[in-house]
Amino acid sequence: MALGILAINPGSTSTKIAVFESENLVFEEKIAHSSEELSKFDSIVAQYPFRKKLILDVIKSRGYNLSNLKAVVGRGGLLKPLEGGTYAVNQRMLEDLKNGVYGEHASNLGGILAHEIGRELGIPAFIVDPVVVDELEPVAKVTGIPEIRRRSVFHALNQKAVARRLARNMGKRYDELNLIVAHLGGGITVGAHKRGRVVEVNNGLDGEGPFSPERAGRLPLMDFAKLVLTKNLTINEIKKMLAGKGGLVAYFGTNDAREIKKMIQEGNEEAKLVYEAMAYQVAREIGACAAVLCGKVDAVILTGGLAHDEMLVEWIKERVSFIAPVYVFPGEDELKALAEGALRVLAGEERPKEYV
Ligand SMILES: Nc1ncnc2c1ncn2[C@@H]1O[C@H](COP(=O)(O)OP(=O)(O)OP(=O)(O)O)[C@@H](O)[C@H]1O
Ligand SMILES: CCCC(=O)O
Repeated sequence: MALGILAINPGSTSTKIAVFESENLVFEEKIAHSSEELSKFDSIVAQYPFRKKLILDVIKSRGYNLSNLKAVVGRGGLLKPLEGGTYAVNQRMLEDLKNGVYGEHASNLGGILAHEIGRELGIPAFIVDPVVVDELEPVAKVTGIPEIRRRSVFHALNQKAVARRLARNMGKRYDELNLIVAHLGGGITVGAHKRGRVVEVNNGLDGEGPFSPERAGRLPLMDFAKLVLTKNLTINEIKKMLAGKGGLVAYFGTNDAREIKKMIQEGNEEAKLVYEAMAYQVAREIGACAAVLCGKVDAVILTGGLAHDEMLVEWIKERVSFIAPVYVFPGEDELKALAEGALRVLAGEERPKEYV
């Protein structure tokens, strides 16, 4: 009997959904959200009814019978640091996601949406490899201020899915390789995968690493502190400045890189400089990961929505090709990875982990 699975991936600029019957894709759809549309909501959790309606409308328009579904699986959000795997959505997890106890990110909606849709249909809800998968080595967590520790917040699901895909293509196991994976999406994270463990990665949410379509990235701290004081910013305004209203949105009012490309084609010099600076910062982060791996790098992978853009990819390649061969996997494998995680549990191959 085919097992119907609804996979939901709420990203910072889009909601992607897919229905699978066992491992076969029935349909997939990406709903893009403009920064203007999302700026109407005070918080990410407030976007829940809006995104839920869009998902159910898509399923209805596809004529898919909801009673075929056996599970709903969402991309997992900001929770306490966890090991990878498939987790059943439970009350404790829902509370942490809804209250933003560990921070706010679009993927928090993954567990909430999976739970609500699953509850209405009377079927289980799961999350897989949430953004807080933590495999950082102790040395990577230390900062120059004892009260501040670095934490692992990154595109764990897609980084691991594409790393495994490349390993398969190379006829190797993931844990035999040293890889650098740059996920270039609404947020950008660059991870050093040392024999199957992500031992270093920039926290894409809180002001580390490259700026991105909607993130501020790493900033000169003193200038940032002065800006916060001069503008008398609240913590919520600071959060939005760092994630949501930073990066390309701050410069050009859009999170859509295709619009920036259009500006560049029309001769906008500032757009070219800023877009190229984003590529420069990605290359710099890849270089840092190469140092973490002591220069022993089997491959560099560029993935995420921005990896569709050949100009951006070429700018990055120019600077990092000396490190290792560069492979490009545009978009992401997240929906399939989510469905596979749920299927492993439904098929009894794996027990769902409990969030405590
Ligand atoms: N063909 C393309 N050319 C250039 N840019 C593109 C293309 N397709 C998508 N993008 C850009 O990719 C970015 C979105 O990437 P992606 O879909 O991976 O992000 P997301 O899933 O919303 O967020 P995140 O990946 O951070 O969770 C947007 O800036 C979008 O404009
Ligand atoms: C929160 C981890 C992924 C991102 O930076 O968007």
